[in-house]
Amino acid sequence: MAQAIDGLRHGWPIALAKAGTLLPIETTLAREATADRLLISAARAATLKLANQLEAAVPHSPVMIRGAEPFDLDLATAVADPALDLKHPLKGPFKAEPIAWESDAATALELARIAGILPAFMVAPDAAGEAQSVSPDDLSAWEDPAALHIATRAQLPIAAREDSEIVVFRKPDDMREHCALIVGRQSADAIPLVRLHSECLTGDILGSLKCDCGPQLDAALARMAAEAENGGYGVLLYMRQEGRGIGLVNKMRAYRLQDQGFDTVEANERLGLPDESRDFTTAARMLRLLGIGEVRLLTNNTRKVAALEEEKISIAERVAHALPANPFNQRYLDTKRDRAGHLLP
Ligand SMILES: Nc1nc2c(ncn2[C@@H]2O[C@H](COP(=O)(O)OP(=O)(O)OP(=O)(O)O)[C@@H](O)[C@H]2O)c(=O)[nH]1
Ligand SMILES: [Zn+2]
Repeated sequence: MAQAIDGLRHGWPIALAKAGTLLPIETTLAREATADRLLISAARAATLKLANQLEAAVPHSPVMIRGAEPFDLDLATAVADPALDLKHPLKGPFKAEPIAWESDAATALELARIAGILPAFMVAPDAAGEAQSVSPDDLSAWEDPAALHIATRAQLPIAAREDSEIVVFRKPDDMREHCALIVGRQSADAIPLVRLHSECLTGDILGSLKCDCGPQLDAALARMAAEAENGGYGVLLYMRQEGRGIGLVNKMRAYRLQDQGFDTVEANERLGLPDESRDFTTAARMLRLLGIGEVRLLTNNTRKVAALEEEKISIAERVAHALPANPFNQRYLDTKRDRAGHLLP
């Protein structure tokens, strides 16, 4: 799995038992490759008016398309990348074809998401180079949070609270290192105030006004420090799942689409990516490894509450975590409330 993910970022093909060789259109090094068929997502196919309604109902499910002529890389790229839609109207005609290897196809699209590239492949291209074999079972094994363990921990005085500690987690096959920040002294007598915070480079580090992540992070640490002041403690789980799991490059592609008028959910759909692809079972595993089974969860997102409960973490209380809007994130917050079920004013 690790090699397949890495390979896709490098532009190397993958091979699945029934699907055969699949070449990642965005990154491929085989610039001369051509193929009769492409594998894309239903949402992308719907944008190109190629998916039937049933397929389009699950936006990131796989769809295979065939053109009148074989696809070269220019044409395949125009199909794959919605950024080119305005300046590169597609030639066509293309038609959707049934896929006899649905689970391989879904695995390939999921691998593209994990690698942070566009979910689009040439199917059985004529020239591809050596492919990395991978299977749906490899993906399930890779996703299993049981392999996550504590790699190390250290005292980390932070501005909000000096007696804080950082715990860093690792999984053998995964380069992403999640961490937990324990604010104040952990004790069995208190139910901690816990925040699951997903990485947002633009909001957390650069002070982006397009989302609420930066202010939420600061406010969470301040609230945890106040807990610690009163004998309790807080735990911030910093999850390396940028852009709700689509990665920084694809999140910025989504931002470009948002500038064209699409909301945050529609933008992900146009890219052929799920609007929510985070894995909250990993967060539950981190809490367990810290010896925490009950939490007061700081969130507006009911999916986080449900996901932790599903993993048998008790939620003693959901603590609302809404922060003032600004002109740049108002629409994003409205969309979270109206389309993603967040409990926001
Ligand atoms: N794909 C995508 N991701 C975004 C966008 N804006 C912010 N994000 C990501 O959304 C995630 C927000 O994570 P959280 O604040 O932990 O969670 P939440 O679902 O907003 O729920 P709360 O706990 O109520 O804050 C981060 O990974 C951001 O990078 C966007 O427009 N598109
Ligand atoms: Zn953000």
